[in-house]
Amino acid sequence: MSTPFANFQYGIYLEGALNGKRPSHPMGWDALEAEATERLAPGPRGYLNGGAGTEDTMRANLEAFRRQRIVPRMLRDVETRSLARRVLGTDLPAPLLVAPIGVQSIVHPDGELAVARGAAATGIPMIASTASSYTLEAIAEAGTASEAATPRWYQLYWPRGRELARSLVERAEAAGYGAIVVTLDTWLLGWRPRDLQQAYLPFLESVGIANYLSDPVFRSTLEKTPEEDPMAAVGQFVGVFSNPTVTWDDLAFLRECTSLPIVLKGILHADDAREAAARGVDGLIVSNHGGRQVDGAIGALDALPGVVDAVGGEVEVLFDSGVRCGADIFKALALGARAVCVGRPVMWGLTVGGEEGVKTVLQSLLAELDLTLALSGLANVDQIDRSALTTRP
Ligand SMILES: Cc1cc2nc3c(=O)[nH]c(=O)nc-3n(C[C@H](O)[C@H](O)[C@H](O)COP(=O)(O)O)c2cc1C
Ligand SMILES: O=C(O)C(=O)c1ccccc1
Repeated sequence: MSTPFANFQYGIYLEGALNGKRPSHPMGWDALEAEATERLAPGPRGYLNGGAGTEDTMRANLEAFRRQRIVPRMLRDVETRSLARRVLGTDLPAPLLVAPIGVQSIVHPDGELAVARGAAATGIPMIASTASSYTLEAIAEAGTASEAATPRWYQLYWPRGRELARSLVERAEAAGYGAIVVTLDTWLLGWRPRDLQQAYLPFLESVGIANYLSDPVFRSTLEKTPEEDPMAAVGQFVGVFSNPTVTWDDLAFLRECTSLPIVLKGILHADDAREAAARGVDGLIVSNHGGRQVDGAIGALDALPGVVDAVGGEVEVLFDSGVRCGADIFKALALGARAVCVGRPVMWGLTVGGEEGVKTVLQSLLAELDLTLALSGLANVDQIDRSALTTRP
C-alpha cells in the first residue's frame, strides 16, 4: 500500500508558494509551542507545560532524543512508501496515537471533541482520558461523525470501588473503544510547582469529571445529585479518582471486565515489563507521564531499549514522553516502539487552532515522519531499526 502521505510535502509547499499565502498555523514546532504558550492564561499554561519538581525529568525526556542521531542511508528505492502498521490487532495508517490528556477544555472550549474530530480526519487514534472534559460517549460520537473507521482507545484511571471501575470500562467497550489503557504512574498527582504557584487545579471548576458525573455507579454514591450540589460531587471525585491500593493481582479483575486488549501505561523498569508480560497484558506504554510525576526519573527514551529487550517479543511496547517532531517518532520506532503517542504538541495545536490545529499537528508529524523515513533510505516503518541510529556521547 502506498502511503497517503507520499508527496504530501509538495502539496503543502506548492499551495503556499503558488498563492503567496502563509499558513495561519505556526509550522515550526518551537513556534507552535511559543504561540500556544503565549495564548494560554497562567493557570492552564502551567498545567499543560509544567512538570514535576525541578522539571529535570521533563528536560531529560527531550535531551534523550537529542542524544540519538539518525544516520541516513543512500541509494535505496524509496519511491513507494508506507507508514502503516498493525498495533494491538488494529490496522493504523501510521504508528502514531494521541496520548491521553485530561481536562482538555482548559486550553480550548471544544476540548476532546475537537481532538476527536482532528484525529479522525487523519485516521490517527485518540486515547480518551478518564479525566476528560466531555463524556467518553460524546468523544466517541465526535470521532465517528466524519470518518467512521478511525479507532479510539480508552485510558482508565483505576478508581476506588471495583463497580465504578467496571462501569467505566463497560461504558468504553459499549462506546466502541478498541483498547483499555491503564495508567499506573498517577495514583497521586506529582509535586508540580507551577500549579502550586498558581493555586491551579482544574477539577475545582468541575473540569475533567464528566465521566464520573454521567456514571450511574458514581451518582449512586452521592447524597445529592451533582446538579444540586456540584462541590460535593467534586469532593467525591477527588476521593475516588485513583486507587493507590491496586497491585498486580488486581489485573485479573480488569481482565474479567473486558475482552478488549489491556495496555499498561507508565512502565519504565524491565522487571515491571516482565511482570506485565507474565500477567498476560497485551501492551505496555513506556512513559514517565511527560515528566509530570517523578522528578529525577529516567528519561523515557532511555528506558525504552531495556523494556523492548525484556519483553518486546511477547508484548507490544509503545512509547510516549518527549516526542516533539517527526524525527523523534522515527527514533522511538528505531529503539523498538511499535507505536508512539504524542501529548503536549497536540494540545498546542488544539490551543492555537481547535480541530484544525489538531489536524495540522498530526498531518505535519506524519509528513515529517514520512520524509525522515524516505531521506534515511527506508521505504516502510518495519525497516526502521537500531542500525538507523547512533548515540551521541
Ligand atoms: C495536561 C496533561 C494532562 C494529562 N492527563 C493525562 C491523563 O488524564 N491520563 C494519562 O494517562 N496521562 C495524562 N497525561 C500524560 C500523557 O498521556 C503523556 O504521558 C505525556 O503527555 C507524554 O509526554 P509529552 O507531553 O512530552 O508528549 C497528561 C499530560 C498532560 C501534559
Ligand atoms: O495532569 C496529569 O498529568 C494527569 O494525568 C491528570 C490527572 C487527573 C486529571 C487530569 C489529568
